[in-house]
Amino acid sequence: MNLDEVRVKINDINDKMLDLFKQRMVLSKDVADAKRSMGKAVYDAKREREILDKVTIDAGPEFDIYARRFFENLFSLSRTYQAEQLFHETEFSMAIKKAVESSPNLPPQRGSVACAGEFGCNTQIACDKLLPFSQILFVNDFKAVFSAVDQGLCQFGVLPIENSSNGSVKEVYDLLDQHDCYIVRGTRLWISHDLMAKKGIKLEDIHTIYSHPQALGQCQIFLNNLGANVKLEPYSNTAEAAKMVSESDDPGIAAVAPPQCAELYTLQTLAKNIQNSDNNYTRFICISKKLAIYPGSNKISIITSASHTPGGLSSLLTKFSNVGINLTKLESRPIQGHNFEFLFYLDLEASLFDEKVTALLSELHESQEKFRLLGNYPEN
Ligand SMILES: C=C(O[C@@H]1C=C(C(=O)O)C=C[C@H]1O)C(=O)O
Repeated sequence: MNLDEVRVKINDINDKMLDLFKQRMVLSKDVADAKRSMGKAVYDAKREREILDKVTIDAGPEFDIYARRFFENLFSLSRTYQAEQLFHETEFSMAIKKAVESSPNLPPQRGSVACAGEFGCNTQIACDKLLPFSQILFVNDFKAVFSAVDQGLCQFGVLPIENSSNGSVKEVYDLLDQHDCYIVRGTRLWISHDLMAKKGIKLEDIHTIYSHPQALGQCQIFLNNLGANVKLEPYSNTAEAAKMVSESDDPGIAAVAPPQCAELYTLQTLAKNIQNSDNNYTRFICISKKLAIYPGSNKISIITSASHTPGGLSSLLTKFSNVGINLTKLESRPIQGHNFEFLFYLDLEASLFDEKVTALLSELHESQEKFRLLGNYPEN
């Protein structure tokens, strides 16, 4: 048989399979209706297992794995369709509806906000962009930001979550799981770093440079070129390092900090834009104790578990591709007290104003061992 002849046969099979697929989906809807009247869940693990075991044997050794995977994918599509058909008000969907209805049309511009750091740090710039008329409370670390929001000391908290060259801020991911807070806004900032010291000091006079480890990491090439005689010391925050340099009696120390810190702390800039790459962006999130979903919310963040079996993560991801949702982030963090078991953090390009998305997340909320909506928010 030549290529054209084989393709004619394949096309013929495709037509038959499509027809059978449609018939199967219609029956799947009938099953969904029956389940609705019986108050049963969509997923029936026993039934799926029976079919999988049967097709594995019937397919024979040459195709058994392929046949099994083929049916697993078919079940996933069938379940997505059933969940859509069965969609009904759940505790989860009602909480979403309530959040949408009670959120104002525009995100807030003012409020009290907790930020980790000191005046002039990048988080403050992010905060000014997100909430231009807010009152900022500077606290010591990320944990204190979550505590301030959790305990109602501040309405909001602004935190870095991911950098384009240094990756995820893992501590913030873990804190998101540990606290009952929601992401209500997001923004992206271009980050640049300058080297600054006391006035009248030259680059050759510097023996130690202080900054946050993320900033030292982002400027590694420039800093390493200064030679082995210059020590690099981690500090709690970039702006705090600049402040410390200005208050210190030691003239031979410098800080890597955002450009505005030179003026704020009466320092002089010894070198500008010393970051390894100009493609240096950080994503910041704004957290709140209350779930708020503003119109134009285009990003969803969730935490979920996947079954610890072959294909567990893949079947979770298939649920999103089944309804055409693009994933912009997948982060895994170890579950404390479990050996090599992970929680997955996902960012989705989607909105809970779309009923299909609410149906899918409601289904995940019911079917996954762990599921938490972190927020549906605008990011710009
Ligand atoms: C169709 C059903 O619902 C789900 C989908 C299945 C399928 O597509 O074959 C099987 C079991 C269920 O998880 C059913 O229960 O029969």
